[in-house]
Amino acid sequence: MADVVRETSIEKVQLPKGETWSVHKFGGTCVGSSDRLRNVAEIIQDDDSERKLVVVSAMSKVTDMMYDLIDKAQSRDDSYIAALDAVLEKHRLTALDLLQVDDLAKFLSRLHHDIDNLKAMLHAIYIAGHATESFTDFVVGHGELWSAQILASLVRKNGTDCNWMDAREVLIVSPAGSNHVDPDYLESEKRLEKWFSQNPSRTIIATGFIASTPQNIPTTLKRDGSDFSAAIMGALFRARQVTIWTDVDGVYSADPRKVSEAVVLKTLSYQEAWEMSYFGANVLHPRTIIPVMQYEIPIVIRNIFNLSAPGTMICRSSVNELEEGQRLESSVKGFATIDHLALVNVEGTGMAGVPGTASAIFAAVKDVGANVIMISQASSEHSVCFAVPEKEVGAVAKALESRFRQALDAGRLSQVAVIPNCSILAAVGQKMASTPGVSATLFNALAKANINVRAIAQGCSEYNITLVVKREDCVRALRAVHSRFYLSRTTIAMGIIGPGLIGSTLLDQLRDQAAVLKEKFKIDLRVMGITGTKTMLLSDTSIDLTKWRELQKEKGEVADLEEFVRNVHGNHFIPNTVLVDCTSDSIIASHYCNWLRRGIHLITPNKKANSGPLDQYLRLRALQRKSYAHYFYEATVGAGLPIISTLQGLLETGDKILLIEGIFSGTLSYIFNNFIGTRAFSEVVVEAKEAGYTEPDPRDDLSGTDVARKVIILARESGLKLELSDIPVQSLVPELLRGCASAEEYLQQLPQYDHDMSKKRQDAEDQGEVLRYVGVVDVANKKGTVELGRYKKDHPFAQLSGSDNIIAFTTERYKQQPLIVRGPGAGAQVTAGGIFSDILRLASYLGAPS
Ligand SMILES: NC(=O)C1=CN([C@@H]2O[C@H](COP(=O)(O)OP(=O)(O)OC[C@H]3O[C@@H](n4cnc5c(N)ncnc54)[C@H](OP(=O)(O)O)[C@@H]3O)[C@@H](O)[C@H]2O)C=CC1
Ligand SMILES: N[C@@H](CC=O)C(=O)O
Ligand code: NA
Repeated sequence: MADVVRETSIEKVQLPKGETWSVHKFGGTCVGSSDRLRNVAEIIQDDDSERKLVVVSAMSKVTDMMYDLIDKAQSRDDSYIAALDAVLEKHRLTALDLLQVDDLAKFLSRLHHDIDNLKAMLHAIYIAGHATESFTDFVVGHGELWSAQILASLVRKNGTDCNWMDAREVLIVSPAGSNHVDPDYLESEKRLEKWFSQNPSRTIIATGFIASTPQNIPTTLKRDGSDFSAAIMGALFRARQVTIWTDVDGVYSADPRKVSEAVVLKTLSYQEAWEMSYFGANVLHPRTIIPVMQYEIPIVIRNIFNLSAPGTMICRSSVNELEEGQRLESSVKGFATIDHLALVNVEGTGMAGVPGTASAIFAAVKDVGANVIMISQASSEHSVCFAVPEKEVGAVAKALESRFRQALDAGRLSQVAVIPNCSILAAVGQKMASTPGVSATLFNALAKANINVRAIAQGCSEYNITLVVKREDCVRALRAVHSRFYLSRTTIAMGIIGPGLIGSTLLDQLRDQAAVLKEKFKIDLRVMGITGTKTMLLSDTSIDLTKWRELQKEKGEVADLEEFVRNVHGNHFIPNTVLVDCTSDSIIASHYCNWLRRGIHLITPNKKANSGPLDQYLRLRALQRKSYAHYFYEATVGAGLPIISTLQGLLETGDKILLIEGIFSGTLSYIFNNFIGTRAFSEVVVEAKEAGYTEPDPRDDLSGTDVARKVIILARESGLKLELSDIPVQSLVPELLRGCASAEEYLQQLPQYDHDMSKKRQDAEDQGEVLRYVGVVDVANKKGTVELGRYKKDHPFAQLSGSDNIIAFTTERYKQQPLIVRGPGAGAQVTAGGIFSDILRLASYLGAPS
């Protein structure tokens, strides 16, 4: 009985129902110690609902201890007495820790009284050597009686008006088969009204798990009983919400131990929760959902150890709601697996059109008590295939062989085959019912991961698609399908080739921006590999960019381009792959076609592919147009400046390019902007190199080759079919230094030629002119030139500073005044930034929100 009985106007109190009530359920771990009970009391007090009903389980392990008492007593093991003392001690110590004088005395007296009773009952069991079900139910239910009383006293101690409820006085249930009971709602409601009229409190702490039969015999609600108690109470009170407190953040889209990408679902419909729980997801047992479902009361699953997590709400329908971070079209809510299964395949021509075959098969299965988990039969009716737990398959096969002996001997049935080591993979989601293509996507993901499907079942409710796969493929299958539905389609596996000046700056920019991209634009960039000429660093998930340099030193392997690409692209769980070539190597460029053919996107600042042999270039561009793999190379001209995209924009919108001219070299721009008579030419060259403007070998800049490559790239982009050798180039590398073995040697010897360059500069200056290294694409005349020219000091080319590039497009539309792009055209940050914006362009082509 409740320990606080109100004297006032007992008979007049009506049971208030509806929105005012909020129901909470705390499982054993939530009330497993004094500290946890304090925490629970706080949560109850923090809920500002007008009325609260709190269902509690026994303190953790207590129910097991109680069952153990029965086992011991039944098997005449004296140690049940000591075990009962341990139960007493656990509750006594908790009460001493939490309760104060009067409440403590009252509770301890009740506890000792209960323990004495139990001792007597267990003694009777000990003598009889047997415990009836009702005896057992009576004994084990004490854990809830004690936890509810302790918690009620604690809440009251904290100043909240509160009664505890022995649910056996209220909840009436009838047995419904083994391990099931059916609540009697009418009778329970009547009793609840009576109980409430005697205990009209705003906060009630009720025992979970226990109830009474219609004959008032104590019983339990069986497995997951406390959740069921909470759901029934929620229904009886027509509560606004039932919160089930557990130790997980909610219901996950897949088992997070198997799928690291699994996310907590914000909402699930009752049906989805139902399906997920069947497949072993850590959700409520289906029967606990039924009571609240009829009144459309939401159930929220929350983590008591992580109050900041909002949990998962199970409610009427989540069909129209969009999950945050989930793809709009994501129609599958969750994936689950069941292991240790075997398939049984009964096959034969004699089955088709013979009524009763299925019934005979499943009758034989039933006779051996096996549980059929999935059934599939094609309409040709030549075979029936079903899954049973592996441990039951031997008996099932034997029963079928014996039942169909005659048909097997006569050849009407060809076989009863057992396929062991199977697992079920189920996809669950209410929206699947109305979304074409879900199963196509599912099977496509499995096919890509090279997983064979042994059997398939989908009911016409379409809430789940069940597949049978080989046991050893199961986790891989789960990950493959989960990533297909759950990873944003702009999740991109990246491989960075060449972590030199530009590559490493890009990696640092990616590191700094990754979180923003993921959060704001749903772009999830994962660097799966970084390779130089000697060392490569690989990862299965993604490299931690805050310490990629250290990791490269610690975990770097010998570089192997094929293996590198296989690692970055071979990951079946990430929908897209991009390789970013930050080398200046033509051998790397020679792989582009092959990579595009494999569906790998490419981004590069390396000019070698677009300025290399014409036939190779044309093949690459043709392949790019044919394939769905993208190839972006903005940083090959003008670094981060929008040169390529501007030109492509003009061409794609139908403008006609007449002339492109300008200063295309950041290095040469810097050199001639700063070679003003104050320093030697060679000194300024070294400055340009140190500033990161030059090519890995600065002779590529000084020779004019780098500018010629850019001229070729723009010329080809404009439709001219030119080779690099078609461009006359005026080299600034003295003849004798062209054969130097290294860039260092060249730079060392360069000062010998300073005088020649000083003279050129002075001659120009004497005429009021400056030296500028200029490239021209003369589209009208189908040619290109690269030369050192002299310009008047008021010419736009003379107005530049730093590493500025200036590029003027004269076109049909921009004929009077050219379209001019100007700004720093070399340097690590601007170049890496240009590559980065190509990566984001790729993401937006792949569907990232703008
Ligand atoms: N600097 C700038 O302003 C601009 C540069 N660019 C282009 O950016 C690219 C990179 O330049 P930058 O960073 O200065 O050059 P670096 O010399 O600093 O770096 C090149 C990187 O490429 C690696 N590498 C070379 N060959 C291979 C190969 N076969 N396999 C794997 N890795 C390889 C090198 O590895 P390892 O260290 O092992 O030798 C090194 O890490 C060049 O193509 C350049 O033209 C484009 C626009 C502007
Ligand atoms: N070395 C190049 C870098 C950009 O392409 C230059 O100086 O412009
Ligand atoms: Na550019």
